[in-house]
Amino acid sequence: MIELFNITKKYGNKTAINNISLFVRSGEVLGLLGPNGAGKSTTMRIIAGYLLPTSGSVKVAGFDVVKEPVTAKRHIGYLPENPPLYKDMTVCDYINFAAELRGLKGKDKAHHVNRVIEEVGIPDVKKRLIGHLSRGYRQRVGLAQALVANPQVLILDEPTVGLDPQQITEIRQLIKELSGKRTVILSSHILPEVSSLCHRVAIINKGNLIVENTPQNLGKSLMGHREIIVQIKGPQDKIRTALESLSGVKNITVSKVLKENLCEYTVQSELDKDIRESLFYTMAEYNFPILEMKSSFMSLEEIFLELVTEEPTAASQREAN
Ligand SMILES: Nc1ncnc2c1ncn2[C@@H]1O[C@H](COP(=O)(O)OP(=O)(O)OP(=O)(O)O)[C@@H](O)[C@H]1O
Repeated sequence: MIELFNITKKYGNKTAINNISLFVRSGEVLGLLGPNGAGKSTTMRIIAGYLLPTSGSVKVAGFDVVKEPVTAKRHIGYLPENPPLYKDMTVCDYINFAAELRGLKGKDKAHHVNRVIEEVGIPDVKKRLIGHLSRGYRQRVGLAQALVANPQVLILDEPTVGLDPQQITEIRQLIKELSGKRTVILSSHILPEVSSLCHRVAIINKGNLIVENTPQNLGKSLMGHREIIVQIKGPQDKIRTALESLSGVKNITVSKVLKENLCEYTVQSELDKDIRESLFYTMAEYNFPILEMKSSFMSLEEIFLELVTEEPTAASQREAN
């Protein structure tokens, strides 16, 4: 649904995005994660057709955003980081205006305006001036203008920036509801936001795409092994021997002693070996009850730090000392 082929964007001599290729399938939510200045907004603007790439091409719903901008943009709803809201207009007038800009007229326009007002939850404030609304409601109005022509693709640049915690929760919930029917790409520098909303994550840093995968797979591949945390009742030494007998197990540590004869074990195994079933049957054979078992992944925060934090150079260390 969204296809980026080798996109590079230069501002003068500065390369803001360097040869990025990305694919977002229909119905998928992709999170673009990166620190300030990574190139997130530039990427979003290029996909939305608001900025031309220096090289490379972008397709949305099969249409080239540079060569067929009008058709491509019919499929795109874009919420910029600072949506241009006219504070002296009422919500209703503004959304009607946004609908007209997208070529909607007459009954069709009225239908879409009413639909989107319901969809983003703003019927109660539709007669109010935008300037009198809270930031959370203004963001909903921004979403409404992006959605008024019922696009298949939604591009959201830092959709929760500047909102208070309550508003953040509400807007995230709204994005979840909206994303069910659409393909969404959203940018954020907030890790829990990306992991809670997105199927896949693309981490960019200094204009380069560092990695792209599901949050779970990113964790697995970076850890270099699988990890299971399991609470087992029984004598520690015998449990350890039983765990060691499982094929693929690389390392066992007792991570917590919960009671006498009840410990939590962290069991590392080879990346391609899922030992959960054999662990279960082995413990059942020995009569050691498993009280809890879960897979452990690297948190997105750990992944992010691992990928975007650079090793300090000798020069920067000397400077710090
Ligand atoms: N119009 C411009 N002219 C020159 N340089 C620019 C321009 N817009 C962005 N840049 C530079 O390009 C790089 C990427 O900027 P971009 O706004 O895409 O990053 P970002 O990841 O969205 O950051 P933030 O989270 O701070 O918005 C930055 O170094 C920025 O200073």
